[in-house]
Amino acid sequence: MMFTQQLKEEVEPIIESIYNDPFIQGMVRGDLSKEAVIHYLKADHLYLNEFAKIYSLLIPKLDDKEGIKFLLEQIDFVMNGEVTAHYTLADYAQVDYKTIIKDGEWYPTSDHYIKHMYFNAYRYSDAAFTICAMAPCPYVYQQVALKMKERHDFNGNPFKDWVDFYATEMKLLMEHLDGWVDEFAEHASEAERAVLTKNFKESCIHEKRFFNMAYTQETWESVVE
Ligand SMILES: Cc1ncc(CN)c(N)n1
Repeated sequence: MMFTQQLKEEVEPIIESIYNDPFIQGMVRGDLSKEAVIHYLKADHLYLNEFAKIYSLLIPKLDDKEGIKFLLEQIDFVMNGEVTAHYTLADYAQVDYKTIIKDGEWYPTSDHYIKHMYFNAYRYSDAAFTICAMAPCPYVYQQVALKMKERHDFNGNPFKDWVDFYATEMKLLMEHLDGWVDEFAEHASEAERAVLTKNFKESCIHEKRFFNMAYTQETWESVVE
């Protein structure tokens, strides 16, 4: 079995639990609180900006021209393409998107997640370590969206476009990310493979916490209350 396939099987229970968490279930019912959506957008706008910058840190770690070109396209996609999914959420919240993101915020959970990725980008010279920390970003959303679509009819649901976007748009990216990780894993030591696994799993857990952060309206003050 390919290394990334093994990783994906190991995190399946985490993804199922994200699907069952209140943020996603609120989307399934179409009654997620507008406050949760706004909180999510404030954090996610900043998260995606940093995510794009982390792609740029991978460029010096790659040798193949095609790979570098793909990363540059992904920077554009994160900065300009994924905003489509954000607009769907802002429309639901009935607040102007630019107004929401004007005061974006780093909450404890989103702050921790992004620093997990930066740490790996600066700590390890091979891109695979950072990619394992980044891959749950597209992978978790793709899998959650596929579960949503398989289990429910989204016609008439205000989140339909969000679900369709993540169910379809992550495929090519996952193929590239899996390819890089599998290639490195083939000749990696046991200790290195353990770090790759840990990074991937931790980011899946960060994804779960990110949705819950928005649902519970987390702030720096609320975590010490
Ligand atoms: C936190 C987070 N994780 C994943 C995605 C989907 N790229 C996102 N927009 N935000």
